[in-house]
Amino acid sequence: MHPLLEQIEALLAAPDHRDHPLHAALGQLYRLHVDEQKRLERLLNIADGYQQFTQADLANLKHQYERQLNKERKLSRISDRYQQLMRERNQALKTAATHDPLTGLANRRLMDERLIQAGVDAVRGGKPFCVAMLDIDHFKQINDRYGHDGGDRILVSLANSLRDQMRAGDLCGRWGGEEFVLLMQNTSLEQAGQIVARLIEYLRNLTFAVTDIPVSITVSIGVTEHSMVEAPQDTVNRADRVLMDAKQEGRNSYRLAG
Ligand SMILES: Nc1nc2c(ncn2[C@@H]2O[C@H](COP(=O)(O)OP(=O)(O)OP(=O)(O)O)[C@@H](O)[C@H]2O)c(=O)[nH]1
Repeated sequence: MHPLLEQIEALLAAPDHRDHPLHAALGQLYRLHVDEQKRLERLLNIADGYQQFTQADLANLKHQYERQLNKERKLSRISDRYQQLMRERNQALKTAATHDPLTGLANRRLMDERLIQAGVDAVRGGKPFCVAMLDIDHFKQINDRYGHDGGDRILVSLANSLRDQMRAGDLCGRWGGEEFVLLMQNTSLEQAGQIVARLIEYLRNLTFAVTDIPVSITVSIGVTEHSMVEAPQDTVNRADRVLMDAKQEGRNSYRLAG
């Protein structure tokens, strides 16, 4: 106890001062002080308890917040991976819709689109383009001799050779079966003739590895130039007709249609 309070208590208890005019007032003041002191202590106790409670609450909230944050980070990582997967799926679907699965070349659908576009560009820019239809000679015999898988291997190797041999800007697609289409933009019939002549010569000297057997093939090609007044499909049909001529006239050669 504070010394002053001890002194006041002693004064209030002393019989000598009981009749003093300030005795009653001092007594009241003393009790008032003691009450206030107790009230203050109670309040301090409550405040301490509240502070402890708040700290515990805060720690709990922080823990919950971190858990939530971790969950969201995890979700965001999953969502990134999912989006990446969807992008890859979309790309794969797009490629599957426009490319031949065996050779990876443009398929007929994409070639049709490119031919239509080439027709529009030719009319707009006044630049000619040529179409060549290429067909492997006696491919049925190759399949019969080396099996369907062997035939497939030759189709893939031929597609790679065509890709390598064509100029940048030319487009090569698989039209179906053992038939390929070449789109040569800004190219006259004369230039196209030179290109396919070189190609036939190149393929004639090439051997394809089917298992461990080197196999040679020959091809026949029909080439024609697009005319401004026709639809690209008519150009393709004409190239196909002269391809048939090349086949009938002995194969392993090309024919031009003006
Ligand atoms: N391995 C394989 N063979 C195919 C594929 N598509 C078509 N063929 C085969 O290609 C052959 C084409 O035969 P034909 O149309 O008679 O023509 P060809 O034997 O090449 O004879 P010409 O064209 O007259 O020189 C058939 O035996 C088809 O089965 C393919 O994706 N893979």
